[in-house]
Amino acid sequence: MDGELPEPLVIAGRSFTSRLIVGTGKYDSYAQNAAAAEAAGAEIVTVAVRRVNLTDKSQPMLVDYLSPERFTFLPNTAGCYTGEDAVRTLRLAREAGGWNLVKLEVLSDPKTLYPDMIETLRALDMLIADGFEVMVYCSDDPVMARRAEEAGAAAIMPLGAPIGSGLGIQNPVNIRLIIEQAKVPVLIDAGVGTASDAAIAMELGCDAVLLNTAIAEAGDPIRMARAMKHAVIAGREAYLAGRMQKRRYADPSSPLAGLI
Ligand SMILES: CC(=O)[C@@H](O)[C@H](O)COP(=O)(O)O
Repeated sequence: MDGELPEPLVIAGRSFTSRLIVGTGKYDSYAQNAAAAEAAGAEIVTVAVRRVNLTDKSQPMLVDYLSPERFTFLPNTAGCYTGEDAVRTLRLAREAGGWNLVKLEVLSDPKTLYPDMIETLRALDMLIADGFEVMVYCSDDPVMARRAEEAGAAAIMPLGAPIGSGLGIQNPVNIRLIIEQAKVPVLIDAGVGTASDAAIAMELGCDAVLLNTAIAEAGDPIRMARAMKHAVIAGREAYLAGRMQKRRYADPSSPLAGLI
């Protein structure tokens, strides 16, 4: 069972085997990006439609390296700071590629790239009314996550830490609260720095992990992509297996009962 999990990840009625979504930014080349996405075993790749070349055939194009037949493209609104901007960007993406399943992120400021949840929820309403299926990048606030779900989000994606920070999961207590209440998939999106962060997200009960920088900026991106794939699988398996109870004191590994 290499790279395969027993039960699929279902988002907006679509089934996926892999629980790791990877990005398409910050790589040295599209070729390296494609090799990393393969090594990660990813089936979904996020695409910053404002930054990635999807239409200019005179320049290298993402689709020449990452085939839309092999990967589900998840257009995102990276770089958008207002609801209107985000909605416009995703409408253009839908016109260009027919993509209806999208990632909404509306940012508050360039220093933190923290989600502006008021603008996010406003944009979400507009997108749902327009027939989009929306995966929502959100703060790790259970109230905001619930609002996004109530508004019709197809998945809730709280940040583990600021985008590109690699700080790991900063607020596991809130992430667990978000998971407990959610009826749609919960994905950690942003802030993963290394494989153990991805495993922790999955052990908390997240349905999947979305990351970019940890692979793209690793010394060896392909090897890190492989590590992330295994970490997500290991974390999911550990979550499903059920963690042992922690004890304050030692408990011998070889039981003493029946000893002569
Ligand atoms: C790729 C993408 O959608 C990013 O906006 C995402 O939030 C990833 O963040 P990291 O680069 O911190 O993994």
